[in-house]
Amino acid sequence: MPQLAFANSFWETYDLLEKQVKAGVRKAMAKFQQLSIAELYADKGLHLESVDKARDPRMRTIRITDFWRGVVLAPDDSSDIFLLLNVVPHDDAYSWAAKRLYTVNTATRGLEVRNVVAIEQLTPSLEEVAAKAPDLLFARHSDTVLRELGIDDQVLRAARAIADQAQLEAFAGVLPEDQFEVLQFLAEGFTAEEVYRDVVAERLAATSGDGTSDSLAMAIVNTPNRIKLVTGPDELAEALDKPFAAWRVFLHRSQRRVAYRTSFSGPAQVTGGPGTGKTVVALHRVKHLLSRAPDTQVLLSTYTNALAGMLRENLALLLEDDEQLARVNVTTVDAFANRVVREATGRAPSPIGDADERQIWRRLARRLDLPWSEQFLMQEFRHVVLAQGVENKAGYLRAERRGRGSALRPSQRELLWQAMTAFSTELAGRTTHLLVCADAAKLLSDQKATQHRYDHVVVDEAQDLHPAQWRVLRAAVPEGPDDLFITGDPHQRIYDSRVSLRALGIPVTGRSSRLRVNYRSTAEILGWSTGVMADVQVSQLSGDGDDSLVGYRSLLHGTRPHIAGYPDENSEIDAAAGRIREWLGQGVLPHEIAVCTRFNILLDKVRDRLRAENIPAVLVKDRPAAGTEGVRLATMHAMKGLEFRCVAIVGATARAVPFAKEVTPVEVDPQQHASDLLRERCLLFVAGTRARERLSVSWSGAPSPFLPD
Ligand SMILES: Nc1ncnc2c1ncn2[C@@H]1O[C@H](COP(=O)(O)OP(=O)(O)OP(=O)(O)O)[C@@H](O)[C@H]1O
Repeated sequence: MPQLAFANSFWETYDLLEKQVKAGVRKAMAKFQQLSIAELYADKGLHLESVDKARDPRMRTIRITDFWRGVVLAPDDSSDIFLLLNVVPHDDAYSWAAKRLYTVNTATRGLEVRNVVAIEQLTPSLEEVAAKAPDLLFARHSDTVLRELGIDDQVLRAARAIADQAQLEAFAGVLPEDQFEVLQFLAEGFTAEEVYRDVVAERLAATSGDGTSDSLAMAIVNTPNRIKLVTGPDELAEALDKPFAAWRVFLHRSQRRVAYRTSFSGPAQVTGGPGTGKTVVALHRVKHLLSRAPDTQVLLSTYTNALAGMLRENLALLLEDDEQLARVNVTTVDAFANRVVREATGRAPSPIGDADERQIWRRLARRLDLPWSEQFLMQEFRHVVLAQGVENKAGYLRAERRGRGSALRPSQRELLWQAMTAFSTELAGRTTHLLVCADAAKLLSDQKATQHRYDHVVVDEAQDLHPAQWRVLRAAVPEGPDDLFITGDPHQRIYDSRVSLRALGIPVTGRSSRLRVNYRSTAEILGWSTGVMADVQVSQLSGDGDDSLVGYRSLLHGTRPHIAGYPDENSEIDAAAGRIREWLGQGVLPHEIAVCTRFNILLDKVRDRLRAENIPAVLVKDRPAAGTEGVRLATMHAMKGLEFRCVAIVGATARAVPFAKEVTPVEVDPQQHASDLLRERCLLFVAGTRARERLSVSWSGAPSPFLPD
């Protein structure tokens, strides 16, 4: 009996196929598990036939329905694995198949595909331009070095004609995958040795053959990051039935390397720009940790309830059974802390929100006639008192005020401490989320809440956690190997938290890795979004210097973001509604579109406008179920962690981003001023990077100074 494998090119479109076509795929695939190779070729219903003028002689098509055909790579050696490459409308199937050539990479031994016709067309015209170009992109690497990295003759000729990164990007989706990745890394300035170590050696480590066999089957087995081999009817049924997303199977090697590393000797950290699959890695790490022992308990934390809900759904898809799922607590840190305190004390804390807290500080400033604003007092409480767990006056008088740019005399500190104690009195039995965290951390450390201790803690969206929240997580797991696994992106810090993991007893040095490939957005959307963050410095979570987006890239291409200013708000909302109509007209579903603003007021106006046009719209903060029809409306803060095919950022004006009220005046505290401005900039970055295919950014009047040129 032959075996069956599926390439990622198939999974990318499988979910979008209509039911009846999917049923056809299932029926056709079942035959590959029931018939011998000779019977397959003879089967009338399957109609397995070769492709006229195919560049790859192994290319075949099969009948899926009257209008759809599957494209299959059939073994022409003695091996027996058939590889399903794509399911395409009848008329397109032959041209799709004819242009593509599958080869085995000489260095990584993985199976790669190229659009051989496109390379032949692109290369000569580039060579003409290259003859006159002053510099060529790969001039400093010899042919020998490039060949050692797996570059073959055809790709070498193309590479020698490439003058800059834009020309290289034109080959995305055209050049063989591993070779293209090698060239991208080299183009970004990585040395040949680094590329060999991070790309070739990593890939080789995942191969199982001894390198002596060149069979198609061996190449398929050696390409686990792009090809899924299905071994039996049950596995086939499950793969085709469960709503499939590529992230469940095809981890990039940089993702797999950390997610499935047997063990880390202590806390480990994964960083990376938006859309690089940090959440995906966190989920796979949970799977790995659960599979190590039958009774392992894992705490998986994220920032908002909405994100916790999404993590739970995705984990259910990834894990093998409900028993595993029951061993994971997916929650936010605040909800976890609340539960710890509730169960240990028998009383449920009900924390006040930021607005109420601010009001208390305002009252105190007036009552005690303090020379500081409510904002300053609240920040001093959060960034010094709560951040360092200061409990008494002596502690406050000697506390370091790192990150606070206003020096305080001892007498001023005395006065401030009075305000801090008055704050507790003003709370009058009420509390704040961070105070609940401080209580929970203490209960956990004092062994008074042992039922809330876990074997492992996995933290997603780590960049926005406050030190008091980190203490809860630190105390929820005993120190040791694989205690904490942390994913986050300092460039997406949109709340006012600053941490040094090292200072919190969570050292990640030597156990940090970075993801660089963005799976979500097109290169055009990334280009615009990273422009927002150009030339700004962002500190790492670990407390060890600055984070960087070097090497961050997307393999996808699409249209450029639509960026436009309007004379007034009404005409801007008109234009946004027009853009949404255009996207809907192109077949995008309402829930695949998001509109995002800095403030709720403008969001409401957009909602009214859409509803007046009979376009359904729902607020993300109302947590609509995944299938609810309606364009999603969210503030920039509420967009954290989400993604949509199309995103319209409306109201990117100079008055809204940055929002002056949220920015400490420079004369009050220059460091806080800079950090507030950075946070506002990050908000725009987060908003832009939620878009997968289309991004539109608009404003009325003066544009935000953070918009890239
Ligand atoms: N190996 C993969 N193969 C296919 N798709 C992937 C892979 N890894 C991630 N993705 C997809 O890329 C998108 C972004 O992934 P994810 O949300 O994990 O990124 P992230 O780094 O956590 O993003 P952000 O920081 O912006 O929230 C998701 O749609 C995810 O399914």
